[in-house]
Amino acid sequence: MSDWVLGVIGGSGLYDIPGLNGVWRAIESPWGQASDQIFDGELDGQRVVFLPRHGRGHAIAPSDINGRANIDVLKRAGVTDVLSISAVGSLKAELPPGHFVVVDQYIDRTFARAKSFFGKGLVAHVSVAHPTCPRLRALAGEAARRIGAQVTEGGTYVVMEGPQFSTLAESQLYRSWGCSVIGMTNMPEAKLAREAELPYASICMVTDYDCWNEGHGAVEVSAIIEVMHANSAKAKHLVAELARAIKTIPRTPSPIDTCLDFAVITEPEARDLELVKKLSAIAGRVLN
Ligand SMILES: CSC[C@H]1O[C@H](OP(=O)(O)O)[C@H](O)[C@@H]1O
Ligand SMILES: Nc1ncnc2[nH]cnc12
Repeated sequence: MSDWVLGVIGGSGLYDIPGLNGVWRAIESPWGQASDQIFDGELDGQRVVFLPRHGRGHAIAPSDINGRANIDVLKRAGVTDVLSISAVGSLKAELPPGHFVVVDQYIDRTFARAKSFFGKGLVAHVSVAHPTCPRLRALAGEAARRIGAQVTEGGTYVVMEGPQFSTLAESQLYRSWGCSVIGMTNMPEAKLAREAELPYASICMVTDYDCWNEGHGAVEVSAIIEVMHANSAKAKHLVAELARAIKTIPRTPSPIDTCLDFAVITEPEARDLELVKKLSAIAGRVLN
């Protein structure tokens, strides 16, 4: 049996993975309600755990996603690595709708979300200088190429609070910063995955040109849904391809697996025991 357990967080348009044999099951989390049950399944002998980010039926808005519970339930399910699949707006002419981008960096402009598992009574600081896992990125990029997607490896995803789309001035500002794509969901998800010692990568499917491109109208959900429908089959195919690939290679340790080793700064006697308990799945490795 493979030593990888691939967690897949499906974004807009991705609420199931056909061909994944398994069951929906609820996992309780001390961090509250996850977006949905997890679908715990197997694809050609590779375990894959799927979680729809906005819930089945897409009833959860970006600011209301409980990122801590989502990452906690994936960790409790035994996931070793997390692949996010997201719809994004393009901030570059050379990244047209339909294109896939394996982002490697983020600018986090969100402000109304719980961003850490740690806090009063248990303070920890992890590095997110490199917020995505190079190994998982490379595997995801390779899988995207193998299924025939147009894919760009690398790029910065600016994460906005939403739910409204950007103003023209904002869109132009993000372009001047050199950002490649824009979305509302990958933060704090990527930071929380790092705190949970889970390597994280994100495949972004371009659905629109946001509002900066004069040759295209400003983004609307109807246009996003249209592109998403065309893309979601590809995304599902990509997950199957990735599962097939990781099954054949041993999962060697990643430095991300142990990134909490030097992150906790609160002395044992000053720790809030309730918070320590809450952190059992996320940080039990270094707290017990
Ligand atoms: C339905 S368009 C806007 C919505 O789609 C993206 O979410 P996800 O990353 O889960 O695909 C975007 O960030 C917005 O939340
Ligand atoms: N233009 C856009 N802005 C923010 N989130 C998006 N998701 C898809 N397109 C988007």
